[in-house]
This record gives sequence, C-alpha cells and structure tokens, in this order.
Amino acid sequence: MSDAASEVLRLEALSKSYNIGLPNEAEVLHEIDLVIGRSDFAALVGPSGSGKSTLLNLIGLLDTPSSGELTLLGQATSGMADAGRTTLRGSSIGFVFQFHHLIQAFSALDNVLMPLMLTRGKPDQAAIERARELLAAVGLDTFADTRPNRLSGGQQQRVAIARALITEPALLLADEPTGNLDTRTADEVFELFRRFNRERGCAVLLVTHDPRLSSTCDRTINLVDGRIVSDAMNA
Ligand SMILES: Nc1ncnc2c1ncn2[C@@H]1O[C@H](COP(=O)(O)OP(=O)(O)OP(=O)(O)O)[C@@H](O)[C@H]1O
Repeated sequence: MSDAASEVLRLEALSKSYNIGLPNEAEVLHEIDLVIGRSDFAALVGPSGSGKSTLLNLIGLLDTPSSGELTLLGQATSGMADAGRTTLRGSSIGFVFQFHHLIQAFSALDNVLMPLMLTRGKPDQAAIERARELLAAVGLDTFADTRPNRLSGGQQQRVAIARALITEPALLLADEPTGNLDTRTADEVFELFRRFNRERGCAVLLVTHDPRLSSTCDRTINLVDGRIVSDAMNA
C-alpha cells in the first residue's frame, strides 16, 4: 500500500482540536497516520467518544484538521480552498449515514440523482439510467417513483447507498450505516457494501459498533482516545 497509485487516501500526523471555550483546546484526534488502499474494505471501530465520527468527517472533507496532511487521490488538501475541497469531495467521496437524510418530498429516483443535481444541474438521460441501474442493484427497481416515507428503514438505507454511489466515488464512507436496522436487514445492507466494493472497486471505510460486522470486513482499524491502537487485516 506504499505505492501512491494504489492509495485512495493518506493521512499524515492528522490532528483535530475543538475550541470549547476553555484555556486549552480539546484535542480529540492525535497525529493520525493512515493509508486506505483503492480496494480496501475496512471497519473503523472504537469506544464511544474515541473520535470515529470526527475522523470520518475529516476524511470526507466535511471538516478541516487542526494540523497534519490529508491526501485524497493524490491531492494534498491542507492548503486547498473551500471550493476545491467541495469539488474533490463531490467527485470522489460517497457518504452513507445512520440516518439516511433522504428528502421526503422527492421520489427514490430523484433522491439518488440528488448529488448529481447539486454539482451538475439537471440530470441527463444517461444519469437517470445510471440511477435506475443503481436502484435495481440495491433491489429497489420497482420503487423508483416511491417517496422515502413509503419505504421501510432498510429500503431507505438502500436508497441512501444508491445515492452515495451515483457519482462513482473512489471512496465510500459510512457512519453506523446499519445502526438503526434489525440484524437481518443490517446484514443485507452490509452485503451491498461488500458487493459494491468488489464489483465497482470502490474503497469502503465504515464505522460500526457491531463486532459481528467489523469482523467480516477485510481490515479493522481500532481508534481509542483519538489514536489508532491497532490496524490489521482480519483473518
Ligand atoms: N463539534 C464539537 N465540539 C466539541 N467537541 C466535539 C465536537 N464534536 C465531537 N466532539 C468531541 O470529540 C470527541 C470524539 O467525538 P466523536 O463523535 O468523533 O466520537 P465517536 O467515536 O464517533 O463516538 P460515538 O461512537 O459515540 O459516535 C468526543 O469527546 C466529543 O465530545
């Protein structure tokens, strides 16, 4: 994984502090070094408050580090202006959150198209076809015109996964994507991540509290008190 061409992400001494109004800032991530390869399927685990979401938000360029360097697809981001970060985020990262944040007034199809509409305006026929193909891939081809509130929790999360993949991201980030699903539905949703990782070659980094799910990832990165205490391939 030392070859830059095989990397999707490189973190070097990445730290994050929050200014919480005290004399000293609270540092929640301490000099994190991490490389994610282009085909990695990795779980980020750790106790509550260890900094997992903070790290995922930094990786997703939703937040900026206090120090250190984050290189995404070979582009160093530390000196990058907001517009450049937004463009890089939109073209290379897909997000899936525990609560899918679907737009209730839109159909499933339009929700999937939303990231493209935000960056490229009205979607063309090819984009619509791709959105339909993604909905089919997550087993929802007959629900394209359905509003999210008519779908089950698992189905809504499937729409969110299709939405995250519409831009064909190199890196898919997921924060507790199965956290509010029952075990069977969680397994099915998890299997989608696995399939997209294999079939579409997109790296996956997901936060989970579920040891059963993290053990089925290829790699487990363990964060404790803002430091990576172990990072190993699973047996
Ligand atoms: N905006 C913020 N301002 C100040 N402190 C924050 C902020 N966001 C997070 N923190 C603190 O940073 C630390 C790490 O939080 P984070 O949400 O990243 O942990 P986590 O590992 O994702 O936890 P959980 O598993 O409970 O979601 C916590 O102590 C939290 O209180």
